[in-house]
Amino acid sequence: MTNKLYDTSLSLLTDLYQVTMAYGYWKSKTAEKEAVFNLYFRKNPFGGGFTIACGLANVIGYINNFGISKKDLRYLRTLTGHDDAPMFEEEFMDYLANLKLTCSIDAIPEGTVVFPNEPLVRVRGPILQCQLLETPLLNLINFESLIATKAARLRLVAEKDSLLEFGLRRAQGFDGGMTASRAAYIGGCDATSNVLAGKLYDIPVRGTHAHSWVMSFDTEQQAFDTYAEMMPNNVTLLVDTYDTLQGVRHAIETGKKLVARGHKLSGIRLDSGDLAYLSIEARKLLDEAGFQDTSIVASNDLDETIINSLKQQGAKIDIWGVGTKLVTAFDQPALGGVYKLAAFRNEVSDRWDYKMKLSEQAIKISTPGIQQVRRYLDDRGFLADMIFDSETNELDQPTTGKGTVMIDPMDFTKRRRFNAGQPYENLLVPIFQNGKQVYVLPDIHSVRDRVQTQLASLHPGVKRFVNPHIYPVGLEKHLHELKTNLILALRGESA
Ligand SMILES: Nc1ncnc2c1ncn2[C@@H]1O[C@H](COP(=O)(O)OP(=O)(O)OP(=O)(O)O)[C@@H](O)[C@H]1O
Ligand SMILES: O=P(O)(O)OC[C@H]1O[C@H](OP(=O)(O)OP(=O)(O)O)[C@H](O)[C@@H]1O
Ligand SMILES: O=C(O)c1cccnc1
Repeated sequence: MTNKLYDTSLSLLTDLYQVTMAYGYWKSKTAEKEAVFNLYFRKNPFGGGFTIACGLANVIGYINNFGISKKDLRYLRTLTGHDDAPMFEEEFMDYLANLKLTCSIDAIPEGTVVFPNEPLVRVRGPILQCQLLETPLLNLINFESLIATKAARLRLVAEKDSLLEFGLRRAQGFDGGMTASRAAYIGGCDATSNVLAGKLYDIPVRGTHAHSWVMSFDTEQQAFDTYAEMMPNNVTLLVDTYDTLQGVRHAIETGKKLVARGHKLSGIRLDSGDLAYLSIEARKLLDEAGFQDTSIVASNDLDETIINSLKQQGAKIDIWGVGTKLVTAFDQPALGGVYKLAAFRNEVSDRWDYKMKLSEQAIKISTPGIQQVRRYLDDRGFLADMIFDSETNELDQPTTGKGTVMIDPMDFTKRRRFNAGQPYENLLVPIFQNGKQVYVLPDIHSVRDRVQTQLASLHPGVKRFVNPHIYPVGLEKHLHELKTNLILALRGESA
């Protein structure tokens, strides 16, 4: 999908250090060694209790279109070191020219509610290839998951009201605007003002008109009447160019003419001032004039906090237009997703060497393993998520009757036991096997529906905005032990 926007190879859309490391792996003859990387984030955005996974469709498009072109190689040949000699030797250029991705990728489907430390994407394959994918995967998953989460929060406060995404003009460049429109729709918006997103992603498009339309006429009444004459089946009038309540009266006059012609006044839009007061007054004027079905749209730097407040003030707003603060994720402009090496094939023993990064900060210590996430549930919803290593235990085998113990990674004394019969779902599903796509992408509308069914299975406390309840995510006992032993070994202590 991202590829649809650009008439160029995106294979160099990575950090230089990925290419220099790739060169290093190739030159030291370790390029083909099998590795496993996990992509995960450490903290839910916006101080919230959940995140919506998004961006996988673009990852799939990126990988399917991967291929280093002649023009890419021509550019790489121009790169030099401090001695002005070429950075990469010609034989490496030949290697890159013939490089085909053969990785196996498992991921959590878009629209799933996810939590810190869970692998959203797991990449397994030749280390050189895994490495080249790090930056584009993070770029795609971090941003779209952030925006889908923002939209999901807006949807929670907007409840059954319509939610329109108006952000393109304030977005971070063309691609930021496009991916934001897609993720905002998935997260819960009903439509976008972004016409290209409508065309490419099959998102409904909606809109009203700008102040410039009104300003281009001698009077507001003329502006409204002309707009209604031209498009009688789609009339939502922006009433705040001069005096908002006077604007509503003008819109009502236009509405009467529309009704006389067998049409209706779909809506009015408020874009400034006290939106609670003005919407209540506008509603009264519209109702008194018989326009009970005319919707009130509001915009102007809205976000979930303001919408919540406006609702509590009794604002009579039916449709919320949200731009800047949605598509720029204004209060937290990045999700800090990371991509960490978690296992490396030992060529002598042909077994996995488990890998992890240490840190003084516990939150930054990575977890080793070929990770899978098991979500335990009951008829009321999700209970807890357990991360386990899918290769070193029998959890993936048919239930053995033993049950499982999950350990809180921040406090090993906190444990939960799940009986063997406890229903669960494994969240990561195969996306690519040896470079071949095996996953059938759901359409964007079912991904959007998935977000809502997922949120419905989440305890209300986890969805609370202020000090949300922390959803339990833990490590399966064997993985916890493996991690503990590895930390001790790396610190030079024995278990
Ligand atoms: N009743 C309300 N309660 C809480 N926030 C509100 C209310 N009405 C409007 N807002 C929000 O307050 C913020 C600032 O509104 P302000 O009145 O300064 O904007 P404005 O009327 O558009 O000003 P300007 O005319 O300078 O553009 C906006 O984010 C707007 O959505
Ligand atoms: O406030 P946001 O959440 O970012 O929503 C988008 C904003 O973009 C438009 O304003 P702008 O002043 O750009 O143009 P206009 O003349 O159409 O109001 C619109 O009126 C909204 O206020
Ligand atoms: O259609 C609208 O009302 C609209 C579109 C983009 C930005 N603000 C408003």
